[in-house]
Amino acid sequence: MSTLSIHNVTSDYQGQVILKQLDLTLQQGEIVALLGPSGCGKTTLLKAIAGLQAISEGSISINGQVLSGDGVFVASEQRGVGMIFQDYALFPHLTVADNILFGVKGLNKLERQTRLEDMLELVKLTGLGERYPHELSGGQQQRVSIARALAYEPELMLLDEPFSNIDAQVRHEMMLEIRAILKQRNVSAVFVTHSKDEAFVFADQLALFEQGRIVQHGAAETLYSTPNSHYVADFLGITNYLDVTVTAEQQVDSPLGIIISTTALPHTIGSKGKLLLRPQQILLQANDKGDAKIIERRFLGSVCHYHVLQHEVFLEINSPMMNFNIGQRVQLVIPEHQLVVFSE
Ligand SMILES: Nc1ncnc2c1ncn2[C@@H]1O[C@H](COP(=O)(O)OP(=O)(O)OP(=O)(O)O)[C@@H](O)[C@H]1O
Repeated sequence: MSTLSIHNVTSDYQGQVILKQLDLTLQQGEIVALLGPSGCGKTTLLKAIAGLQAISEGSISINGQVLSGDGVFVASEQRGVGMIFQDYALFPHLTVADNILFGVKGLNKLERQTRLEDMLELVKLTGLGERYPHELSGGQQQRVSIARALAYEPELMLLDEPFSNIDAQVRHEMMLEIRAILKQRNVSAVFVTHSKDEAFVFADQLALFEQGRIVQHGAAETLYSTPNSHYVADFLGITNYLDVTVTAEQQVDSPLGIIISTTALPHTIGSKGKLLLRPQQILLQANDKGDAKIIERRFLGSVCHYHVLQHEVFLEINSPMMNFNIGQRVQLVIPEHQLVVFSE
């Protein structure tokens, strides 16, 4: 049974429709990132799941039990969801221990102590239970907020941009740590972010939003390599588009010559479209008589990012080969892969 099921959910603020007929399911232990630009409705959906925002159509269920919709509205505190926000929201006048145990009910003294020690160990803060929030680093405070959210054993964890206030250097490590904690406990999670890089690191699945709708949902690799629109393609990374004509079931003709697809194209022969090429899908070969020329070069550490011009076609290419110089002539090669062509 799926943990979270969102079916045909619509929600509005004073008559302005914000979420439009959303569908989303999340399996036990799975982490989904709600990804999209500012104002597209990510936080509104998170609040609707938490019971902090009403829905006007559809339903939200956890483990088959309807929480919102069909005339039902279960109060936020009875939904079994944990929440972690950007600003940690710790109580400054309570110790770490009291913060963590704040929402835990129905345990005796010994059980509470055991729960606390488990949580402190899980978030690697053993021995710091008597400190106050101001005596901890930002990263440690965020870990207290995670321990607090996990302490009452939620079915589902909701995270709203929890890493935005964390220093870039520790952010990556912290994302992996929290992901490992959720996976270890088999807790499902919904994670709001506007950063594709955070979504790639933290989530199993992406749900990409555009103006209150989920336009594509699936594994990060699937959305990156086979996006269903320009919008999804552009949001997830640098894109090049070539004008092409489909000349066979697995072949297109382009300004760079014939390009072969490893899978059948869903287009009629003779139709025109735009071929999507990611910067690493174009290979550079040194060739004094090549048709293309390097016009810009940026060193990025593990790869070089080149701007290349072939006749009138401008391309952005990432290559592990660092030794091409501005002005140098090169040959472009596009190895066979699953081609994505958007119809015109
Ligand atoms: N309390 C509110 N009253 C009226 N409109 C609101 C309210 N909260 C949000 N909105 C509007 O709803 C839309 C979606 O907001 P939401 O916060 O869900 O977006 P978001 O994708 O999470 O954006 P961000 O990444 O900036 O947090 C926006 O147009 C916003 O102005």
